[in-house]
Amino acid sequence: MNVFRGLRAFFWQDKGFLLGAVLGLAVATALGLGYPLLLRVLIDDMIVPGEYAGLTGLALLAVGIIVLKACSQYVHGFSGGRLGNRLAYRLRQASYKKLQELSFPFYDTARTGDLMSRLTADIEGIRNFIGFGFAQLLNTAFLVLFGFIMMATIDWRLTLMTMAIIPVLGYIAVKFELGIHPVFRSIRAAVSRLTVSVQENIMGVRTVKSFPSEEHEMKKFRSGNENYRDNHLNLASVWAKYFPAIEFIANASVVLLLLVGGIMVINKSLTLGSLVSMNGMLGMIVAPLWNLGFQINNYTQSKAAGERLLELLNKPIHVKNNEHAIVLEDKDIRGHIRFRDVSFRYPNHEKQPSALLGIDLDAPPGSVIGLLGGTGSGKSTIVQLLLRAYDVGDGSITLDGIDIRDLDLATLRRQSAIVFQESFLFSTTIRENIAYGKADASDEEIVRAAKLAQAHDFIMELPLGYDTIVGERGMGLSGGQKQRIAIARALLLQPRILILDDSTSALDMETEHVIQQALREVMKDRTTFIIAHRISSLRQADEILVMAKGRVVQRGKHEQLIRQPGLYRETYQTQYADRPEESERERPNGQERRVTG
Ligand SMILES: Nc1ncnc2c1ncn2[C@@H]1O[C@H](COP(=O)(O)OP(=O)(O)OP(=O)(O)O)[C@@H](O)[C@H]1O
Repeated sequence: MNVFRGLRAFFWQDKGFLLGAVLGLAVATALGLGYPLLLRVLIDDMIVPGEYAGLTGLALLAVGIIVLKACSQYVHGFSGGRLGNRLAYRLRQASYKKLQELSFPFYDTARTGDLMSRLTADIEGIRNFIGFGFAQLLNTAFLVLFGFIMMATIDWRLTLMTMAIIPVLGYIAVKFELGIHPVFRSIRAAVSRLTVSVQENIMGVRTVKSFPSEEHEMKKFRSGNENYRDNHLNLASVWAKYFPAIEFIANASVVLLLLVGGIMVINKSLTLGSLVSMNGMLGMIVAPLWNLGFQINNYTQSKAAGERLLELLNKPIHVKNNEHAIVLEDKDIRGHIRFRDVSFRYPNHEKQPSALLGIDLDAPPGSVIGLLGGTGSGKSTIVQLLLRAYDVGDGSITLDGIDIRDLDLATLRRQSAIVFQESFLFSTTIRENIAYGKADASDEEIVRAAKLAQAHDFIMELPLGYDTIVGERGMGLSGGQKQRIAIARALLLQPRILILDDSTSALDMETEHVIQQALREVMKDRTTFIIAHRISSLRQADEILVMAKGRVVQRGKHEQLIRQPGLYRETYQTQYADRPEESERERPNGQERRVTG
């Protein structure tokens, strides 16, 4: 029950509905037990003595019971429905909110399909049990209790004899619960693995088809599917043993009642009406006991679902505001970034070498910092730390002199806009995609940002212009077009700090150059970080950091760096190998020239 205690915050505020669901069912059950009593009166007091005077009254009483029972059932259904659905709504909201709060270390290892199944199937399992299953389980207990009391008032010895079977049924039910719980856990895990396979297959369909790996994917899916099937077969064999056992025992108690009760009626120590009435009551008690397995099944499923959901809801948030986080007005932020002796190792990757080691960097407002280096050298990590996707290991990062760990996260991130190499577009219009970080942006602002990002012209060529819906993950647009929309999205924010993480890689040099010219105007007095593999993207930077294995191995301006032996010059020479005249012109204090592709 710990799981349900953990979920209490989500349903306890609706305890009125919980009470309604439980009481409604309890009253309906108690009234249902009234029928056999009426039957007893009918047989013993009317049919046997031939006294039919009270028959109309009895019939009216039966109608009254039926009406009341129907009303109670309505209260149960209404309250259970309200309770379950309101609980499910709250759980969905809380889980989604948690997904917004969880930081990058969580998403580094999270699997989309698994999260999807927690937010859908698991919540459904909990809704079913807390809305209805719980009341039904309690109802079974009520039935046994009320039925026992009523039967005992008729003949307690016969009652004890027949009801002695109940503990045996309870024992089997508990054994069943213990056996079935791990099976359900495995089934849930298998469902989640299958969902992950399907989801990854759809997301990566281009890779799958172009390699062509359909057979391999089928093999992977088959093993997950087999695992799912085997778990269900396992479940079926637990069920198969349970049903005959429970049916045998339940029927044995009826046989015992008829045998002993029959003898008692013949001996006149029990009236016929009492035996019929007790038989009716026993039938009513035994019927839900057969279902006890289903109810326990419902309970275990929802317990397993609750465990998985609570696991998500209780996940630690690695990066969050500290208690006295400093909130700054946008206008008070200048955008002066400093890294002091920053080292960092990715969480959960303790065995890997540090991603960054002893990084120092000073980026005054308005400066452009370039980052160049081989793949995996730590460039993206620098900007991830700057946005506090992760907290630094050693050293510190400051914004306008304030350690970013002391800054309010929203203050920091609102003033920093990043464009990634892989641009993510939402399934909505281009207009909304550009205005993603600033929902109240005017059309003029959106168009201006798109023009600066060199996106306006191609957008106007689309059939619906800015109202064109870009499909899931922006399919239908080229990589360069998507990048330009992502750049426009960042520029619209007019951030103090702009980060371009290899975000012009899909553009031709001409377009890239035009965008950079535009950026220089927009980013005056703002701070820009440009990560690039192309020297042409960095030559205007105020300082270029050349990275290797998490360290800065060279730093300076383009003109200084091409004169020094080292990685930068090697990269430069490689990239301009087919244009010796370009590199020649660079060397002697010559005017810089843009290289167009
Ligand atoms: N989320 C992560 N979890 C664990 N390790 C990571 C993660 N992201 C990057 N790394 C590791 O950190 C190191 C630096 O990676 P980073 O992404 O900063 O390199 P990069 O210079 O930006 O590379 P690229 O040019 O290929 O984008 C690499 O060894 C990489 O494997």
